[in-house]
Amino acid sequence: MELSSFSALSPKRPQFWQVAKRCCILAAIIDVAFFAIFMVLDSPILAWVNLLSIAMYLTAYVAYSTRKNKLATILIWTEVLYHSALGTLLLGWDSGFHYFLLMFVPAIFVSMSLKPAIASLVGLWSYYVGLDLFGWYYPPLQPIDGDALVLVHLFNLTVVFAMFAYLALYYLNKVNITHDKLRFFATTDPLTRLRNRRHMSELLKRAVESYQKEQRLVSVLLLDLDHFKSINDTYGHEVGDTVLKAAADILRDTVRDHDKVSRWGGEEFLVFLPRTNLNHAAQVAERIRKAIAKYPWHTVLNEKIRLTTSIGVSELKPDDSVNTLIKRADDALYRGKEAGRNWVELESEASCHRPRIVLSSQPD
Ligand SMILES: Nc1nc2c(ncn2[C@@H]2O[C@H](COP(=O)(O)OP(=O)(O)OP(=O)(O)O)[C@@H](O)[C@H]2O)c(=O)[nH]1
Repeated sequence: MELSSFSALSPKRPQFWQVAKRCCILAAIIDVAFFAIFMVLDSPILAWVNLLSIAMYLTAYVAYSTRKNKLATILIWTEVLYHSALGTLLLGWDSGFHYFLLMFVPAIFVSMSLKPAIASLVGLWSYYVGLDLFGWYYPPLQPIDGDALVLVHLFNLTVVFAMFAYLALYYLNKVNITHDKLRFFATTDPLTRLRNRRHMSELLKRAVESYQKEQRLVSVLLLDLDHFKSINDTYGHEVGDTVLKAAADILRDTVRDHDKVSRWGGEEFLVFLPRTNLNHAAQVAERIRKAIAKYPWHTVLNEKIRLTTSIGVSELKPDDSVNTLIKRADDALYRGKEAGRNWVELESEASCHRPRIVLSSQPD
């Protein structure tokens, strides 16, 4: 006998049905073992009942394979209910057949909405208590000797433990996968697959905190594609999206592994450069500016267009917050746009007490 009743848990998920099918096969194998055990113990009713159980599990397996999930579920529930009752009535409570019923408890709550789940739970509890009470007041109908009873009891316990462990691992795996997916969607921009603004803000917040403790160098680049609106207007929004994706790839490929790139807004990107001072950040920015200007955009757009970017650069200072750090990069970016675009501009002298360095302004 076996229980793979974790049936309608997630009806639309093929992965779950694979598990259910596997449980049917396991259950059928366990029932073969039961058949042998009860033949040896000279308990023919229970032995032959197992043949019926094997047939039910194999039918359930075929039903799952042909997407008749409801039929499979009914078969499994029926098998577990009658088999646990029969084992308990014939061999007694100590045979441990009732443990299989307990496996329905989590299944009920995972597979049903609250009201039917509570009703099913009450029904299951009544069934379980009914068997228990029977054991209190009536002797087993077809008892087996003490050693044989211990053997059956231990076998049932072991199977139930193994099944619980298997299903617990399945659910753990599911929870982990779901957690990873949620994390991915919460932190990633769906178009470019770069970090989203919220995630980048968190990284920057942590960087500011650690800077204040350990004085670590941090710089940021704020990039904005030049005249991007005209690409949308001329070629359409879809082409605009393709350009954004390609620009994201260029950024990813141009920075070091430990640098972090994010989509900050529409056609704006923010790159976080740990352990980097302003001058080195300016060199990274220049590399990016050149890479975007030189990129063969005609391969993406089928049109001979020119695309450039302007970049503002700032470095974290002792009294900085995330906002002030980005504000200086934003101001620099604005000046870069004013200066004619395709431009790398460092944070201003007034705010950072360094000479202003304009790295580039020439078209490539
Ligand atoms: N295709 C596409 N376009 C976007 C997306 N997000 C923002 N945009 C567009 O980006 C354009 C930004 O235009 P502007 O802010 O005027 O800037 P610009 O045309 O790049 O000009 P400058 O920044 O001054 O060089 C707007 O047309 C937005 O609709 C997006 O996800 N996909």
